[in-house]
Amino acid sequence: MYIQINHISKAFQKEGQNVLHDISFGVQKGSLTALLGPSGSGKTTLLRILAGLETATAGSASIDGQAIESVTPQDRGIGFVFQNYALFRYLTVYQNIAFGLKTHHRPAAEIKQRVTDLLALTGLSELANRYPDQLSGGQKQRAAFARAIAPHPKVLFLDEPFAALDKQIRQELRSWLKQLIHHLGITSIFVTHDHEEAIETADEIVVMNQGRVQQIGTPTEIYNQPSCQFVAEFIGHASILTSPDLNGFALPEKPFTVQVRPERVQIFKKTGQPTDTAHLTIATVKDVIFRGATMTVKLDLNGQSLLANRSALQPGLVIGEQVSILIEQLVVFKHGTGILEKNQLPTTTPLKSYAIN
Ligand SMILES: Nc1ncnc2c1ncn2[C@@H]1O[C@H](COP(=O)(O)OP(=O)(O)OP(=O)(O)O)[C@@H](O)[C@H]1O
Repeated sequence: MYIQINHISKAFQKEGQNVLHDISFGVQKGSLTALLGPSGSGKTTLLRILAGLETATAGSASIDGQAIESVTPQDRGIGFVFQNYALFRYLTVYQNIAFGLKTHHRPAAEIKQRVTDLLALTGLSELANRYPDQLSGGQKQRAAFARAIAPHPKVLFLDEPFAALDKQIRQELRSWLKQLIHHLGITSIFVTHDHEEAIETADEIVVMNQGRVQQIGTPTEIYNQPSCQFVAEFIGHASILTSPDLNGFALPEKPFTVQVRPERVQIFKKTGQPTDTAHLTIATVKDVIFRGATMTVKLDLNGQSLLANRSALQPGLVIGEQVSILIEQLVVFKHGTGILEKNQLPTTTPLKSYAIN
């Protein structure tokens, strides 16, 4: 692994409580990894330890085979991008990007070429002579990115890089950054508390809570197969139900918990539709929220709330109406671990044939 973290723990004061507990994982060369977790889960502390800005109480880490403590911070080859841009206010975009190269005493011609290339790569050529105050948030963040990668760092660390931007710019910048990082092949770790951001951007996600790693996996794995209840509740929109009676599944003995994604719930109006009681469950419509192309339907299932997505093109639902629901799949939690279960529909009854109303 290009970045390897072995059993890192951290307490800020002597005999103080650990804010990181025995963290171990690896990051592959050229990949983009998200450290995802709620506020206070230890993401920034871990990133600062890797950058040499903080020391671990126990454990070790290496970048490209070199133990981080064996190299001085300025020789580690780390680029950093922060949430608040941290551009130098009294330097132009050009001078900001050139800054790291100058401190590395690179020849003037090389600096000029590199900055010109990076201005083009980040779409800032026209703005080279502007000062940070004369840029939009997205432009500032692109300049910060160019400045961080200018000295050819081995790794790039980004701490909440999109947090100060509004939603649309954030989304644009995410896919821009993802493409650019893959194009450049620079191994990167970014910190975020936004699950959508991690899912859309990262190759691999490390989910953290209270200083511990909860799950490591690709966005698809983390989304579809949460390994513990914390991940099930933290990642994406889902309903968490306690010991529900659901047809179509071999559920364990009560008590247990299930996580159901709203896109895995199909709703059938009962009129004219024979109810398959082996695989469908009865529920009551509590609310219908119009969201444009889709609707979010809040269902009551024996006193528990279940969310379902429904296309706005499907027949409307009335509040209080009884419906049949088909849950295609869910994750069952018993004794702390999660298991993905599919509805036991006979293979001769493809899901599509249910999806007609
Ligand atoms: N210098 C410090 N001294 C003492 N405690 C600290 C220090 N820095 C961080 N902490 C504590 O360590 C824990 C983890 O903080 P950290 O900033 O790493 O979390 P985070 O997941 O990055 O949170 P956020 O998303 O809010 O930035 C918190 O409880 C925080 O109060």
